[in-house]
Amino acid sequence: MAVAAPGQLNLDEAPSWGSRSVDCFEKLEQIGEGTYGQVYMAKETGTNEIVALKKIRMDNEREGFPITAIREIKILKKLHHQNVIKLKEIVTSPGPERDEQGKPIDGNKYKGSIYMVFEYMDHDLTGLADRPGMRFTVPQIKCYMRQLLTGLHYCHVNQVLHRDIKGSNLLIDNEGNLKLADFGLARSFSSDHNGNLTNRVITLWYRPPELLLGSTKYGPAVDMWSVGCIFAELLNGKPILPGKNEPEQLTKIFELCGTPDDTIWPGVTKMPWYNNFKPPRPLKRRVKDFFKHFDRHALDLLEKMLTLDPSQRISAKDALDAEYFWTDPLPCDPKSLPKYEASHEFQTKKKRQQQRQAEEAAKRQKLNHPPPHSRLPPLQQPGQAHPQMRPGQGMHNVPPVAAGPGHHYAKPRGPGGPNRYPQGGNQGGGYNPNRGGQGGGYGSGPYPQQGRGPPYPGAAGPRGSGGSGYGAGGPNYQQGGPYGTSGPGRGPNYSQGSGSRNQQQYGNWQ
Ligand SMILES: Nc1ncnc2c1ncn2[C@@H]1O[C@H](COP(=O)(O)OP(=O)(O)OP(=O)(O)O)[C@@H](O)[C@H]1O
Repeated sequence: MAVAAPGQLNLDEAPSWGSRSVDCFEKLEQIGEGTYGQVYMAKETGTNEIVALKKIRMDNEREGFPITAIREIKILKKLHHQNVIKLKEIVTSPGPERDEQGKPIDGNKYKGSIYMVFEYMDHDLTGLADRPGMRFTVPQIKCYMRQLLTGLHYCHVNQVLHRDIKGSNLLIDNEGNLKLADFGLARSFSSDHNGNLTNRVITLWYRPPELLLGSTKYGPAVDMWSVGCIFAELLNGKPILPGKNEPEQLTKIFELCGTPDDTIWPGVTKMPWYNNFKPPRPLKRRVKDFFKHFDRHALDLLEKMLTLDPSQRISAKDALDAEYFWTDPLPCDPKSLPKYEASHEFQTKKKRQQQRQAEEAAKRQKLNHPPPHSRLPPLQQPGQAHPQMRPGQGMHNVPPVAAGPGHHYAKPRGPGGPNRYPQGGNQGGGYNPNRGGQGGGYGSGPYPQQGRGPPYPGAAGPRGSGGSGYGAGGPNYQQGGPYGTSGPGRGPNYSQGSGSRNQQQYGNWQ
């Protein structure tokens, strides 16, 4: 199928979109559960190609076809870049929606479902980072960051704001390619920034100060703040600004980046919510103190990304030219990266939950059926005095048990949470459920040439040579089995017939 020039509508593709049935695909397993529907790994039965199918949730009849899906389809149809997820087609399922038991769901009687078909990606960044013992190397972090910035630069030049940059929306395949996904909150912008935009976008931990202070006129700098948070998270091993709510998010930002005034951020005191959130006393910027273990070039780039004033924040293009990407160890060639068993946030969360449940069940079992004593205690004889017990001393001389959870898991982050975050460092849910926003036309533009060529080292690559990842662990290469040994992957190993385990588990498409 012909591919249109960047930014142009692919008219060759248009007539077939939406004309095929979802029955052309065999459902393999669920890999994601988003605000707007489930995501499944599936196989196209004719070609055996593995794809990802995102079901568009149509629960709310009154609102009709969801605006987020319209926006995502509209924008993705026009973006064609190696670091942006490819939307291949839209497919439909006829007839009423049915539940897991096959009964039609009330209120959806006459509706079929609509699915977006994407190229399949083996991991999302959050799922990958949460693999037990996972440690990214410096060349690997540089490689991911470089691809993230390249994809985002392409979006920004084509006047698209992503507005939900976070780990679970950065997809990675086993060739080491990183692609931006989930354009449900994306929208086009014009460089004159005249219209008012909603400020209730971007997941809270990655939301920039201008949105938290009520700005409705903003641009690509909002995505660059999120990129700064991801960058620091990759180097730090845990999220850097895990606020529980909007005021706490701003407080955390000010504790790290200092309190803004009109000198460092002209006009900040006039922002809609500045007075509501003004901290009681001025705080100094402490990015360098907080992250003094980062290397000098990483810290320099991070400072520029986490600049409070959006007009002074570094752009994606300038970030790609930063010394960080041009000094040793250089970003590695994506292809030189190790292949990991598939890891999506949805699955890593589920596995952790199952493990936790199994541990709790084992604990309960132990309490209900304590192991038999090898020696029975002597029976109290009538008339025998009770042994003396000092205050605080139990019958079995067990030391007092500290209050708190009996297991060792870290507190979940938002809806479930990664266990790579040390206890205490994690502040509970920060997920912003207020996804919404506005529609809007799409402005296209040419994809710019990079000034410098790819800074890859030689073919030998720095795999294993660029120093181990940050944090306590050693190099990550040995962790996780090689691709294909125990996890799902592309290829013909999904060619079971219609009675496969996954089919039985998930039933047919609805
Ligand atoms: N093309 C794909 N290949 C593999 N996995 C995918 C793909 N697209 C999405 N996923 C998985 O599904 C998850 C949810 O997808 P997506 O973010 O697009 O849905 P959403 O409903 O918008 O979710 P959210 O509410 O979390 O933003 C992703 O984090 C990822 O793990």
